[in-house]
Amino acid sequence: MTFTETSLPGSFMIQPSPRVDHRGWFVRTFDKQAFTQIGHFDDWVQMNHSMTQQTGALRGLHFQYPPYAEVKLVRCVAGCVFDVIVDIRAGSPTFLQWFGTELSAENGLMLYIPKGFAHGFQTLTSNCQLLYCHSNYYKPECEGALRYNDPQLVINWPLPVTDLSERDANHPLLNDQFVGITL
Ligand SMILES: Cc1cn([C@H]2C[C@H](O)[C@@H](COP(=O)(O)OP(=O)(O)O[C@H]3O[C@@H](C)C(=O)[C@@H](O)[C@H]3O)O2)c(=O)[nH]c1=O
Repeated sequence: MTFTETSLPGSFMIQPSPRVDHRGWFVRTFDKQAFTQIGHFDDWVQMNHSMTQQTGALRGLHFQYPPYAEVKLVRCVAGCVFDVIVDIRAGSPTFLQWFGTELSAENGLMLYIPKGFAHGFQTLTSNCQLLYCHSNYYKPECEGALRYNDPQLVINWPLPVTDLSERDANHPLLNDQFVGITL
């Protein structure tokens, strides 16, 4: 697998290397030893899988506050999504900058999202499925979120938004009080 750091230090695009034969392919999507080269030493404690029906639907931008801040490894296993992360690490030189990339079942790319990032995605096809590994447990009391269309972020979502949860539509906008997460 090949690790490429994004414009937001600590986050990586990961291109697994499928072994192809007459039957199809086999691919390793996580290797504890290989991941140490990007500074990953946590264990995964949860795996989640979501399906999103409509093209243009959006989920995010979500994170958890310490002590439940978490690393996520995201992979699209059906369809294609525009996946976005936002750096919310207090004092980071790239604080509140975002990075986006297409993840699809076809390109097989994965995104490694360290602690201190918000994450969301917009579907570019119908019936998209995402698989996540998480380094921490789901703690609703520790959930935080940014508004997908926050004017301070100016995220270039590729499509008009066709579906959004009520919760995601109503996250508070950023203000001077938000100084990010101290890990
Ligand atoms: C995230 C999560 C949700 N749930 C429940 C809460 C709710 O009833 C239902 C759907 O939750 P949500 O609306 O938060 O699902 P969703 O909007 O898909 O949340 C996900 O969004 C993307 C962008 C992420 O980065 C993920 O980590 C996760 O936050 O599932 C869990 O039981 N465990 C979990 O880990």
